[in-house]
Amino acid sequence: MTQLDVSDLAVERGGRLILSDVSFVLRAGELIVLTGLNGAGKSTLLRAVAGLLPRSEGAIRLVPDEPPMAEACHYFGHLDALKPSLSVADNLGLWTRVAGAPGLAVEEALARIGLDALADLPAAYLSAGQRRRVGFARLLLVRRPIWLLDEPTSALDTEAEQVFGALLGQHLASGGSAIVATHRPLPIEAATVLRLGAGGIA
Ligand SMILES: Nc1ncnc2c1ncn2[C@@H]1O[C@H](COP(=O)(O)OP(=O)(O)OP(=O)(O)O)[C@@H](O)[C@H]1O
Repeated sequence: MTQLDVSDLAVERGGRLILSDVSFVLRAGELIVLTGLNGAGKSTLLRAVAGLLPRSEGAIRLVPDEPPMAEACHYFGHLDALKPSLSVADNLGLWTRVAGAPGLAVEEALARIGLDALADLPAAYLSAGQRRRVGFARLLLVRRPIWLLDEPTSALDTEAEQVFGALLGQHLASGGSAIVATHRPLPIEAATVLRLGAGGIA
C-alpha cells in the first residue's frame, strides 16, 4: 500500500509562481478531486507530482519509498500519446513495456473499456472520446498504485463515463489511489476535494 505525501510544494512556470504552500496526503484507496478555475494550477500540480515539472520548494514523497515515483504513478494528461499510424492494439502493446507490475493483456484491457472491436484500427481514425478510452486501457496494462488523471472524462459519452467510474472504483478498491483534475462531476464519490485558488489550495 502506497501513500503520497506532498508538503509545502511550490512550482514556478515561466518565472511566475503558480503554486505555493500546497500540502496534502493521498492515502491508499483514496480519491482526491482537484477543482479550480481555468489556470488555477490543476495540471501544474499533477505534472509536478508526476515528476514532469520541477518544484521550486517543498517535498513529494512516497511512503514506503518504493517503487520510485516514476514507476508508482500513471500520468494521464490532455494529450493521448497515440502513434497515429499504429493500430490501437499496437499502440497499447508499446505500453506493456513500461516499468511496473504487469497488468492485463492488451485484448483484455480493450474488452474492459469496450473497444475490442477497434483493436486493428489505426489510431488516427479514433474519435476524441475513443482516444480517451484507449488511454484508460493503458492504465490497466501496467499496474501502478497512483493514478494522476487530468480531465479524464472530457469528450466521453455517458456510457463511457460509467465505464471510467467502474475502472476507477476497482482501482481504489484494490488499494490504489488517484488524483483527478476535473471541471465536471465524476461518476464516483470522492472523499476529498482540493480546490485550487490563486497560488495554492483555496
Ligand atoms: N509553460 C508555461 N509557461 C508559463 N506559464 C505556464 C506554462 N504552462 C502553464 N502556465 C501557466 O500556469 C498556470 C496554471 O496552468 P494549469 O494548466 O496548471 O491550469 P489548470 O488549472 O489546469 O487550468 P484548466 O482548468 O484551464 O485546465 C496558468 O496561468 C498558465 O498560464
